[in-house]
Amino acid sequence: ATLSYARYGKDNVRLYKVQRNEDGTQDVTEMTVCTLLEGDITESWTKADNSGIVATDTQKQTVYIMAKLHPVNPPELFASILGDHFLSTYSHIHVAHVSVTVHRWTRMEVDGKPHPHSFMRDGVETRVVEAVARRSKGITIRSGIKGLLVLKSTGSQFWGFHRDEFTRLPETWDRILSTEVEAGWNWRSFSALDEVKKDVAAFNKAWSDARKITLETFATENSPSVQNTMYLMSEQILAAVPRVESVEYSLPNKHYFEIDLSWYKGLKNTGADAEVYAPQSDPNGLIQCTVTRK
Ligand SMILES: O=c1[nH]c(=O)c2nn[nH]c2[nH]1
Repeated sequence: ATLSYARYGKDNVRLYKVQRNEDGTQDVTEMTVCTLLEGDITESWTKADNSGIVATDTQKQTVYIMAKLHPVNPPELFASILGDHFLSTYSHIHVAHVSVTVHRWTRMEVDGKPHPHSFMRDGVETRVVEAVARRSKGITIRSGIKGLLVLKSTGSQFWGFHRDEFTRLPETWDRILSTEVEAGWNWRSFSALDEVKKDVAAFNKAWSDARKITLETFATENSPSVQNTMYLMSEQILAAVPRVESVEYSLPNKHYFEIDLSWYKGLKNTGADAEVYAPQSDPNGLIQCTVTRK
């Protein structure tokens, strides 16, 4: 038998880091990290030879040490530092996959002023990064947003789609649109950690641009379909971030069904009279795309 795929590491390594600033304010970062290594370690699978294994616990300890010794923000930099560390420390490791999920701690406002050290979890939305460091091949980075729940009560249409004997869905020029945004953008690969450090300012700008573009396009577009709206978002992100080579979206269409209440004294609650709807947990539409530069 042949080992055709082999990588191992520690998943769900959670860490929190506080930054105590000169002006008395404090900043916090909470993230979940996964490291997965590849290299000349197939004999730990095939021959029970553990001599080449950098234990997953060692990988976990390394994450904590690197978080103490280096910046954890932007997450793209921290993930690249970790990936670079594993390759430069272990000559028999040739690929390091590092994913980082940053959880939201948004600074509280108290009496109209940002509070120096109090934060709130305003949503399950996360900022995500996947970095892959390959020996003498540089570092590829994919950044993204996950779990950003949005809804609009109108300004969404869906008509003109193919109809045949299997089609029941009525056309609509006014519907609820709700989705949970999963967006990603792939950076042109970095030759080494130094190049990531040089471009470090681009990462936070890209994330805030992508988030703003997503929210504002979702809100302002009178969407003819999920497909078209996500394409418009992607085009704008490519225009805003020169170093990004492609943008990906995966958007579930979380349906809200009208409820016919006419059985109750002829109560009108469908079409233009619809006010009470049944949110559907499943099934959901799922619309995905990757958009690259011309
Ligand atoms: O925006 C939409 N795209 C679709 O492909 C689809 N199919 N059913 N409803 C839909 N809404």
